[in-house]
Amino acid sequence: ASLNWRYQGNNGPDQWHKLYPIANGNHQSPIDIKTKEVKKDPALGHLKISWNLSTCKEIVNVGHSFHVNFEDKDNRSVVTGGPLTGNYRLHQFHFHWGQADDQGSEHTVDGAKYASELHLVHWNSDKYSSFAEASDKPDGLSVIAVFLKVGPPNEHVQDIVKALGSIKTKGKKAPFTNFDPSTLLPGSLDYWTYPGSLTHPPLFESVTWIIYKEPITISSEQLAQFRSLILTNHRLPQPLKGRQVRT
Ligand SMILES: NS(=O)(=O)/N=C1/NCCO1
Ligand SMILES: [Zn+2]
Repeated sequence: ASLNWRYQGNNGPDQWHKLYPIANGNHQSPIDIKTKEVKKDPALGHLKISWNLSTCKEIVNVGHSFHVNFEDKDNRSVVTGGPLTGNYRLHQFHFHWGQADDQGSEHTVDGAKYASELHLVHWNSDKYSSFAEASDKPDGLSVIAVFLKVGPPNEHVQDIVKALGSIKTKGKKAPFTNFDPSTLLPGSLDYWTYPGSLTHPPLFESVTWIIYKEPITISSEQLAQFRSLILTNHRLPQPLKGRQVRT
């Protein structure tokens, strides 16, 4: 059911627990990453990313955000390694942003907010047969997050911004093909990882978060184009409840 939760006003984040009690759970996301408390784990290897641009399919206005959806009927676009066991298949990516450039990311670093945050959503295709089946399992999902700071226009984000004109209203979709999401990754592949949740309803605690330390850039004008679709769509940091962030 497309239950009516929102980011502002009456059904905003502080009310989500009424329909989704897990909102007050012990593994909620996002979190504030306190870098002094992060634990170095030598067992954590590099992430192995092999995304195939042939799997990029369409861009959709989902009301509270826009998604770039990927064909995920085979293992053409997968991530493995790092904290992950087995293959996780790329399902979609989307962004979060705020109503002004001084906020908008979901995760924060020592209390600092970035202007936006990219989420590349993957599901465990070794154990489950679809995103939907994997979405509420503890080892079901992995989301790769990249921070965006305000700076020069990002030529790859511009390809996405140009497509927003054709999905101005909720439910609208348009073809969006041959986009390579690896153009949105930073130079350094250092990351933080911790066990968490989806950051909006249904808020399932099924996500292995992998957050790159180095941000990429986005311009103020490109952010304004995001806002022309949806004003703001970021949840504030949630209690860590004893979880360990590793690097
Ligand atoms: N912001 S998030 O945690 O990636 N949330 C979702 N929900 C569906 C897919 O990703
Ligand atoms: Zn997200």
